[in-house]
Amino acid sequence: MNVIGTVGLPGSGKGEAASVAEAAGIPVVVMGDVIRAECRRRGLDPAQHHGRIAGALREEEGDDAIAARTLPRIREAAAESDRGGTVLVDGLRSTVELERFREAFGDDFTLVAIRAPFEVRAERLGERGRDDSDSDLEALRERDDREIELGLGETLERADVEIDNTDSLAAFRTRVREVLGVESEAEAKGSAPTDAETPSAGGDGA
Ligand SMILES: Nc1ncnc2c1ncn2[C@@H]1O[C@H](COP(=O)(O)OP(=O)(O)OP(=O)(O)O)[C@@H](O)[C@H]1O
Repeated sequence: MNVIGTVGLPGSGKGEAASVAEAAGIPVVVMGDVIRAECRRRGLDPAQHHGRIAGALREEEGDDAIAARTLPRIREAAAESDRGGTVLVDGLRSTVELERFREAFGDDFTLVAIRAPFEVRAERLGERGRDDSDSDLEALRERDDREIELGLGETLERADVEIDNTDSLAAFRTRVREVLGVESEAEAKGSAPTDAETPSAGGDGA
């Protein structure tokens, strides 16, 4: 088993790293999915209640609740992984979670910190779909502060591997593949979609 966890501030590139893994056939386990599943179990809309339910789980089951609930998903994914049991875990937030994974997987767990400066992240998140840049900056600052307060800053400090995502997306993807142990771009791409059997629009013949 080879479990690779990612940690990074909002907009640092965790989602992009997960896409690179998926494209290479490495299963991705998103820790937030555990919270979304619990929202649904309680009959709540994850879009509205995600934060509250994450807090409730930690209170009811301990600070490592989300990591603990993610463990079986990681083991299942590793068993199904064609890539030598490699799995990417997206979204560690605290040192308690890190310790839970280290305890469960020992040396088979690697924590990867993804870093990009505030201004770069703000710009990228802005490009992801918002318009009002001043309130965006303020909102990002608040998100950063909240995450750091919950322990993300310390978790970043304790990573085994650093990835700097200040440069181009191509450079970042190459570095992620390196860390994942995926060699070439062609290999990472897997099967490209084909449009072999596109149904005819019925316009031929006149
Ligand atoms: N090196 C890069 N160059 C240009 N754009 C990038 C680069 N890295 C990431 N991006 C883009 O920046 C945005 C934020 O990246 P991504 O969604 O991967 O961050 P994240 O860490 O998952 O953020 P969040 O925690 O907010 O979900 C995305 O639109 C992504 O495509």
